[in-house]
Amino acid sequence: MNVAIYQMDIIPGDVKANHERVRKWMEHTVKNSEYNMVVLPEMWTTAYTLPELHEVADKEGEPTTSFLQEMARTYQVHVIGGSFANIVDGEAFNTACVVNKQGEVVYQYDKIHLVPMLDEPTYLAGGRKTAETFELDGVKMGIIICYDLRFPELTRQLALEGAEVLFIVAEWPLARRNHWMTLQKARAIENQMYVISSDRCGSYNGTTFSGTSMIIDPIGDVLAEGSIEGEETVEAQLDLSAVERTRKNVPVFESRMKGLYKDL
Ligand SMILES: NC(=O)CCC(=O)C(=O)O
Repeated sequence: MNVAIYQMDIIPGDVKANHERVRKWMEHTVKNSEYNMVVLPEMWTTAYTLPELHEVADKEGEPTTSFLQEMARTYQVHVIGGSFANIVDGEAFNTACVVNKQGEVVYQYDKIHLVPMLDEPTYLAGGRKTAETFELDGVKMGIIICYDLRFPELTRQLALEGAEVLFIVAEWPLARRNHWMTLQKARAIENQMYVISSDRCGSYNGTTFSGTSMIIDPIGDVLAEGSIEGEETVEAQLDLSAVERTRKNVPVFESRMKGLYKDL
């Protein structure tokens, strides 16, 4: 499985212009490549233009869902479509969307942990359903959004449901880059799964973001890592047999003491 992450900068509040940036990247980087899967960051259509979201965001998933479907079909890749601001019944959600290479939406998830440090709870509604696994090419995977990374129980739940790959889409501030990198490695190691993250780069409204999109294998080794500054493609090839091998060598899931944990 060959993965390419688009560590992109985002034009604030301009959905059309950001679609065009992604289209250009697909045309230059993904067309005629060996990639099976591409990954975009969090809120990549608007950035955190929170006070304007009701004017600029998608309505009922459009136009971004159709755009992602077009990209998947045209370039014959699975698209982990990051997340985008999405108004449904008057409420704005931070919605992740996964489209397979046939152009079918296989999974959607509204971010459940809204981040107080970026003022999300003032402007967005939290998702009302927990994250679930989805399948691409017969492999179970999960996706979480940025601040969700701080809640290990969410990723553990996905791993217990069989996820072998975790995607994290983010706009993670540079000020907490140490947390970003350490928590991703922890999630990979404790759940013995691949972790693939796409974080935006650049700055908006006084916040500079971390970049540092990562691909980490199930023993916690970093296979690829983006820089802090600047747009780039971060890529790696995944050997999915490493998940089973790792879980056999260090049988964490068999050693769990299910009856001895409190339901916190
Ligand atoms: N976009 C986010 O959820 C940012 C999360 C963050 O800043 C943090 O967890 O720290």
